[in-house]
Order: sequence, then C-alpha cells, then structure tokens
Amino acid sequence: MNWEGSFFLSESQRHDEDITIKTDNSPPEDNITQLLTNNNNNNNTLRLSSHKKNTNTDTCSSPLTSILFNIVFHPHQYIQSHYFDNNSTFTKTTNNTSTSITTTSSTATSNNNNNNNNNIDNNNINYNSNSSNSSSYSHYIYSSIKEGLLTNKYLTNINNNNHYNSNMSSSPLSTSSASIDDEIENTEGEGDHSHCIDNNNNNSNSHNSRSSSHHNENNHIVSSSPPKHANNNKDRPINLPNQSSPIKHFALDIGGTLAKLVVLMIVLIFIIENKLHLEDGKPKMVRVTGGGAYKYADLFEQKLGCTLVKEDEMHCLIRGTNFLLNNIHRESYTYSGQINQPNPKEFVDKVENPYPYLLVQIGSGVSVIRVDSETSFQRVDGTSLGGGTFWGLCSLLTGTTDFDEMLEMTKNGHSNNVDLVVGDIYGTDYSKVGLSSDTIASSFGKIIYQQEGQMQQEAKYSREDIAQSLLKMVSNNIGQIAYLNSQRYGLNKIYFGGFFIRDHPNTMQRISFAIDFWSKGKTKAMFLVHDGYLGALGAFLGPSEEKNNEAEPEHESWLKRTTRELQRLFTTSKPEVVITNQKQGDNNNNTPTTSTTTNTTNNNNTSSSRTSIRSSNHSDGLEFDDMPCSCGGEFCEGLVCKVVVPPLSTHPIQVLK
Ligand SMILES: Nc1ncnc2c1ncn2[C@@H]1O[C@H](COP(=O)(O)OP(=O)(O)OP(=O)(O)O)[C@@H](O)[C@H]1O
Ligand SMILES: CC(C)(CO)[C@@H](O)C(=O)NCCC(=O)O
Repeated sequence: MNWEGSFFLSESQRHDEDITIKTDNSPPEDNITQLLTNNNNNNNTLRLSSHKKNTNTDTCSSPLTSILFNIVFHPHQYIQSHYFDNNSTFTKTTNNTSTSITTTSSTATSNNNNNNNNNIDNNNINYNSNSSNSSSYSHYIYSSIKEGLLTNKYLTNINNNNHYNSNMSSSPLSTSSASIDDEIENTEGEGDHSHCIDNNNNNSNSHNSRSSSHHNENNHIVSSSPPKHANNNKDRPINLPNQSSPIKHFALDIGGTLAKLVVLMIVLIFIIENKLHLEDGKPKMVRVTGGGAYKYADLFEQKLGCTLVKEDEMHCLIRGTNFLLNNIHRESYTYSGQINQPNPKEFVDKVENPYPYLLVQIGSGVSVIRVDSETSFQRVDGTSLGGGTFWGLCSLLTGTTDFDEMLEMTKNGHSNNVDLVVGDIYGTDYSKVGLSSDTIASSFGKIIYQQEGQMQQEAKYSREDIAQSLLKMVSNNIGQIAYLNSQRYGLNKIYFGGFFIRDHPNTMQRISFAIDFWSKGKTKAMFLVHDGYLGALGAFLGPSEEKNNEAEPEHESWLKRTTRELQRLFTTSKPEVVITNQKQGDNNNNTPTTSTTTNTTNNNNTSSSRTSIRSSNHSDGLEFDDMPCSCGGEFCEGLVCKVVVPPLSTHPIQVLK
C-alpha cells in the first residue's frame, strides 16, 4: 500500500471549526459504541455545534477537529476529485433566493425559515441524496468542516436518513481570503454569496491552477483552487507535494481531553461511510497516536476492522516538531512578555539547526522533552498541572465550561484581587531577593482575607479575576518548570507546544514573562505556529510500517518517497539547489556533563550531511505571504520549496531511557 497524502494546516480554521457533539447524556465512549452499533437506527441523532458558545455540560468539545480532518482526510484533491467531481448539486435557498453549487450527483435543498436567526432550528437544509457514492451527509459535513462553515452558527442536526438540518450557508469552497467569521457574516442573510466549484482535479502538479478563479455564467465565483488564506502568517497552509491519489493515510491524535473522542466519532462515521478503511475491499491501516490510540484500539479494530498502527505519542510530538522547525519558514516565534505590546510576535525565518532544544508540550498534562537531534530525545520531566488543570479549575470556579470563554474572561480580570502579591505582604518591594511589589507571592492567597472581611479596601473578586489568576498560576508554573529543565540540560531553546497555547495572547505573554523572569532575560520562550498539531503531524509523517509488503519494501518509506518526490519536483522546476553543510546547534557546548543519557545515534552524520534545497525564487528575508510560487507545489508560497531534506537514514527515532 502506498502511504501518500498531504496535509493542510490553516490557522484561520483552527478557531472556527471546533465542534461539539452531543448525543443524549451518555459518556463519549458509549456514544461511539452506540453510534457504531445503531448505525442504521433513525433515532440515533447527533447534534453538532461549536464548542465555543456551548455551555452545556453534556457536550464534549473538539479542538482538534479541523486539523485532524485536514490531516487525515484533507487533501483538497480528494475533496474535489472524489466529492465534487461526482456530479452533485447543492441548492440552498436563502431569503427566497436560490443559489447553487453545481456538480452532478446529489441534491441538497435548503428551506430557510428565518435566516437572520442563528438558532439552528430555524434553518433547515434537507439533504436529498441520490448518489450511492458521494452523497452521504458525512461528505457534506466534512467538506463544510474543512471549509470552516460548520461553526457555532451552523448547528447541525443529523440522523441516518441523511436528513440534514442546518443553517449552513455558502458553499464548501470559496476563494475568499477573509476569515471564516467574515465569510459567515458575508453569507448570512444573503443568497448570492455561494461560490461554485469547478471540477479541476488539483493534483500536485497543477500549480497553474493555483488561486485562479473566475465568474461563471451565473456570476458565481468559480474556483479551481482551494480557498486562499488571509494575509497572515498563521493562515498559511502547509502542503506536501506528494498527493496524487485519494487518501490512504490516516493519522489521529486522541489525547487526554474529551475533544479527541468527538473527533474520533466523526472520523469513524466518515471512515465507515466512505469505506476509507478498506482498500480493494480489504482492511487497511490507520495511524493513531495519543492515549486514545491505546484506549480505543479495540473499538477501532472491532468496528472498522482495520489495522491500527499505534504511534508513540512522544515520538510523534518530536517528529512533528522537528518537521515544522526544519521545513517551515517562520514557524517559530517569540512573544513579548510585556503586556499590550503593539507587535508582540517576532518570527524566526528559519531555524537552521534547532538541536538541542527543549519541547514543553502543554496538553491536558505537560510533558517536558529534551530533543538532542533529529533522532534522539528523552522525556525528562512532566507536570500534572497543565491545560486540563486550567480548564477544570476554571470551570469549577467560574461555572463556564467553554475554554474560549474562559480565555476571554482572563482579558478583563484583575488577578491582584485574588492573588496575594509581594506588596500585600511587605507593603513594598522585597528588592533584596529581587522581588518587586507586584510579583505574585501566593496565587489565590488573597481570597481567604477577602472572605474573612479583611482587606476591605480591596475590590471583591470576579469570575474574570479568577480566570486570570488561574491562567497566571498554571502558565507561571509551567514556565518555571521549563526554565529549570533548560538549566538542568544547558539548553537555551525552549519551544512550547500543545493545544493549551493555541495562539492565545494572554497565555503566551504569561509564559514568556515567566521564562524572562526566571532566566533574568537570558532565555526566550519560543512558540510554534502549529502548536496544537505536533502529535497529529508526527503520526502522519510516521515511517511506513509495512515492512513485509513486497510492493512497499522497507527502504521505501513514505518519508523517503516524499523526499524523493520533493527532489524530483524541485529538479523539474529547475530550482537553484544549494547543498549546505549545516553547523551543529549553537548551544551544543552547553550540554552539561551531568546528562544522564547516552545518545546511541550518530548525530554528526545527521546534522552535517543535510541537503538544503532552495528554489531560486525565494531568498531569505522575502515575505512569503500569499505569493505564488513557481516551484510547482500547490499552496507553496515558498514554504514547501524551503524544504530541508532529512537524511535518508533507516534508523527509527530512538527514545533514550
Ligand atoms: N477549545 C478548547 N476546548 C478544550 N480545551 C482547549 C480548547 N482550546 C485549548 N484547550 C486546551 O487544550 C488542552 C488540551 O490540549 P491537547 O489537545 O494538546 O492535549 P491532549 O492531547 O488532549 O492531552 P494529553 O497530551 O495530556 O493527552 C485542554 O486541556 C485545554 O487546556
Ligand atoms: C500522560 C500524558 C503524557 C498524556 O498525553 C500527559 O498528559 C502528561 O505528560 N501528563 C503529565 C504527567 C506527569 O506528571 O509527568
């Protein structure tokens, strides 16, 4: 079997595609089972909504939905060739105006009762399927999710009759570069904003079709390319140029939050309906990482009948991070620790040799991983006070369950109303030991005074104060642990990943502040544009496990073939090929002699023999946003062609014990 695929990480989708699924009040595991068992039961209704505005405690939110869908199924070629190329027509009636997306095999009709109201029940789309292949609701859901249209405003009520209630508007594809929210706004209440899609099959060589769009006879925008992304560094897609066939490559990161279960549910429906788990009628493999890879292995195998390839979570995190750092221009950045800086982010154009570095992965819990080279790492520390702690405590103390709402609250709080600061104790600075009067002496330490009627001069605390104090508490603590570990191993690069960060200014500001504070300004916290997707990415990039397959010999791993394809691609588009012998990381000498591990891989080979391929049309320092790239890689914009080819080694990544 070929492991081929591409992925597409779009920051603009990240915040808007999060989905919540609620099925009765059953716990998620039961829902999954129920869903699979009662697949033909019309009463089995799933309700989807964004986690954002949903405060219902029976729901589970899904922060990773968009990326998992993108990574697992995204490839645009797939959507276009497999879905829209199958002759389907979607018609949406909005305020008595009918708009359509024309392909040819199925029909969806929208009966709009009250389009100005975002309540789901006021808008219906009856999705009438007349195609056995591509008319399933999951196709529609998937394409809508992928294009960011299934947000909180597009609450969906689905049952297995393929009757589909939604106020979903617009087409699944659009050439708009506006944010999803803008797009929603533009489409609401107006019937003629839907876009049409033509059937160009975007394979990896179809760079000429990139960003091209025109109006068809109905004056709808006809696009032969995926949506353009806002002129924002974060919105850049990442696309591997090895996508030539429908997806055979799945990767799921099923972590400690409920969210991943929701992803799992949707993914399962999608996989089953489209028989993506079968190849030539036989079960195929699905790559899964995170704790859920183990916890739900049986379920996957029983219900889908496919072989699960369990990828180790830490391996995946490191593989994903290394890939991003080595290949993606302006992936990492620092964030100012000062509040209200006008341009707090400073991007690093390219990390020439990131090793050694410390990765602090903040998910439900926190893992601290020392990465010595592309092939060696060690999980050196961890703390249970992580993203789950903030989420859980904040929920207990403020009554909201919505993560984004919590973060919103942190913006308007005054944590000094609940935190005891040095000034509260000393009345001034404690400068002798370097503590300014506004340094937090005790998180939540002021509450008890307030409750006992002391410190009456202080304002009473609000939910916002609590949320801000909690964020500071968790972030400071993680920052401190990160700093101590960086000192322990003599590392001056600390990268923070995980969905806890998710580009939230307050979170990054606090972590940066903590690192600044503890290192006395010597070390900077580094963040990653694709922070929440390291594990999923790593699983996707995992080596081919089909060692016994004759058609796919071991040395022909997916990574190697991708690399080869890249080389071929760049060679045919006549790039300037620059071979560089890269330097060792600049802080190798800092590695202390107290290190307890032995690196059994040949790091020298790994780092010195790298070949860097550059397309001549991109030089360092050039702005890449939204620029067409002549390398031929779709969406490249200078990202793909800046690829540093990893060594064609056969060693697996080694975990040092
Ligand atoms: N919309 C959201 N809903 C829920 N949690 C969110 C959301 N956005 C960010 N988070 C934070 O992300 C954390 C989960 O992060 P992530 O998905 O990286 O970890 P995980 O894989 O579930 O956990 P672990 O790695 O510990 O198994 C949550 O605990 C929460 O703090
Ligand atoms: C258990 C994992 C690795 C699951 O992702 C993560 O939640 C974690 O690192 N928790 C912290 C565990 C510790 O105290 O080291």
